[in-house]
Amino acid sequence: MDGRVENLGWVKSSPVPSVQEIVRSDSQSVPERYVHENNKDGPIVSQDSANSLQIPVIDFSFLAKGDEDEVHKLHLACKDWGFFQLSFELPIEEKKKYGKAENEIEGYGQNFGVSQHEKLDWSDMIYLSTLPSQNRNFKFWPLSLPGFKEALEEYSREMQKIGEEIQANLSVLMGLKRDELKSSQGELKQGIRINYYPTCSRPHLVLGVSPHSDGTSFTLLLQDDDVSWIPVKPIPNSLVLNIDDATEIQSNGMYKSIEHRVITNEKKARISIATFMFPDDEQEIGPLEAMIDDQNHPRLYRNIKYVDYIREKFSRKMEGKVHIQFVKLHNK
Ligand SMILES: O=C(O)CCC(=O)C(=O)O
Ligand SMILES: [Fe+2]
Repeated sequence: MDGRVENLGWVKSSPVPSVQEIVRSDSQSVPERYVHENNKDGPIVSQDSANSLQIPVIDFSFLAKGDEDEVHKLHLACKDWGFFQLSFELPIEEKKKYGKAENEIEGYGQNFGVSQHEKLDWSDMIYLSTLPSQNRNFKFWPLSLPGFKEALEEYSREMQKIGEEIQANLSVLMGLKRDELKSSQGELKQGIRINYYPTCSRPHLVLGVSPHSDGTSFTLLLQDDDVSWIPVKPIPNSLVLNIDDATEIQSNGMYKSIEHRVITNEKKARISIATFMFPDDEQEIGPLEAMIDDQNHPRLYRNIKYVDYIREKFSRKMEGKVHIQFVKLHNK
C-alpha cells in the first residue's frame, strides 16, 4: 500500500466544465448539453410559492425532547411526503429564560423603548456577546436548542476572520499599516444579534427596525429577504457589510455610517443575523491622525471612550443618525 486511494471503478465519469465559470464568462449562455428537450416550452417546476406552505414542518426542539406528537409528525412526513422543513422554534416560556433584564442589551427581547411615547419595532431579537470568548454569558444562550451553541461559535469564528480582513483593509485606507488599527484598538470585539420579523397584516403601518445607524465599527449582515430604503436584495451566499459610527468617527467622516431601517412583510416572516464588530469599551476612539489635516480635513469629531459613546447612543430614542451629533464638533 502506498497510501493512494485505489480507483474502485464504481463511477464512470468524464470531465465536465464548471457551470459557475460558464455563467461567469457569459451570463446568457445555456449550452445545448444542459438543455432538457421536454422543458423547452416551460418551467420544470411550479413557481407557486403557496404550495410550499403545505410542506410539513417538524419542530426540532420538540423532536429532540422525544415529544410523541412530533415523532408522529415525523413519521407522517417521511411516509407521505419524503421531505419536510425543520424548524427550531422554542416556546415563549423557554425564550423568556434567556430574557434580557431591563436596561441590558444581552439576551432575548425587543428593542428597548426609551420613553413611553416612542413607537416600537415589529421585531423580536436575541443579542449575545460572542468575542472575546471570555465575554460569553451562557445564561443568555438557548442551550436547550440542540446544536445552537456549536453553530453560533463556529459562525462567530468565521465572521471574525472576515472582520479582521475588513479591519486590516480599513486600517490601510485610513493611513495606517495593516495591523495598526487592530493593535491600536485592542482586540476586535464581537456581538451577534438574531432578529426575527413576524408577518404583519398591515405592513405599511409599522417598521421592523426604525431608521438608525449602528454604533459599532462595522456590521456583517446575513439576511434571507429584502430590506429598504434602497432595497438590499439578498444575493445568495453573500453578506451585507454596513459601515458604522465608530468607523465614521475614526475616518474623520470620510466613511459615513449607513442609515438603515427594516420594513415588514404581510406574507413572509424574516430572520436576519447581524454580527457587530467593535472596539474595546475602554478604548478611546476619535479621528485617526492621518485623516486630519487642518487645511482640508479639519477634525470633525471629538475623542470619546467607546463605552461612553455606546451609553449615550442607547440612552436615546433610535432616530436616524442624530446620536452621532453627540461627538460632532460644530465649530468648524
Ligand atoms: O434585519 C436587518 O436587515 C437589519 C437589522 C439591523 O439593522 C440591526 O440589527 O441593527
Ligand atoms: Fe442596524
